[in-house]
Amino acid sequence: MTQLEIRGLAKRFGGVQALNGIDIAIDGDGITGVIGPNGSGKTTLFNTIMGVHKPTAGQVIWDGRDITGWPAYRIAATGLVRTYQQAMSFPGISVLDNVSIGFEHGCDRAAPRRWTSPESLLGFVGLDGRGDEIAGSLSFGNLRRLGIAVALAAQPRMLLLDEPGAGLNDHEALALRDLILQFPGMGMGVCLIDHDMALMGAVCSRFIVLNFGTKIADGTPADVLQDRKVLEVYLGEDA
Ligand SMILES: Nc1ncnc2c1ncn2[C@@H]1O[C@H](COP(=O)(O)OP(=O)(O)OP(=O)(O)O)[C@@H](O)[C@H]1O
Repeated sequence: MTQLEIRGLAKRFGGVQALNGIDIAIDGDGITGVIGPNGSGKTTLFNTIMGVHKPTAGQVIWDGRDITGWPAYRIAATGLVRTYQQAMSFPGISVLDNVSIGFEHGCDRAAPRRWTSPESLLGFVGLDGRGDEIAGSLSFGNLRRLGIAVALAAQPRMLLLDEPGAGLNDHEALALRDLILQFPGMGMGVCLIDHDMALMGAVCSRFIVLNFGTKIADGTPADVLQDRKVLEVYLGEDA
């Protein structure tokens, strides 16, 4: 069932048309990948859905409600939550406190709790025993895990992941893959952006391709990766 619907979404920054009338319907139980070359509008799509940018035109419908332009904290409280390319934790406080803040204050109160405590959530993302460490002292890979834990603390029903695999080593990328694959079974739809096509191919059942702010393909990974327009964008016109 469609849970998140984007209708004619457009965003212009001065002379740059970053999104050009995008229509997307996303079910609440799958993993959808958004791909496209640098600057094609992927992050702007997430930012405009989540109220970081006001759209120039169009609507964002979540669970049947028009949430266009709502602030991110208000959207998160309804169960639609995102992560950022840069880990957005509070670096000066402990790992546990970072997660506890979301656990106590940022969550969808109507949603069933998947974790009984912040500690059990840290264990789930692979940060067992690291709760007392200062967030800013974590390695890059563990900071990424913390970013996901903070998002999960809000008990999302849909998670938007912005380049969760960027900068991870092979071992960390595999752990991330295994983590993401668990989300649909926990009642969480996932929409993710990443340039790591091994990760995307392993987790996504659907690819949406953007180019210059326009959706140029939408379908199964196998179909999309054979699409002529997609091949042209990635490999050039001779493809
Ligand atoms: N805050 C902003 N102000 C002005 N222009 C912006 C802003 N954010 C994005 N843009 C422009 O909008 C276009 C789309 O950028 P966006 O970051 O959404 O692309 P992307 O597909 O996420 O790229 P990447 O894969 O490199 O992260 C680019 O031309 C970018 O320069």
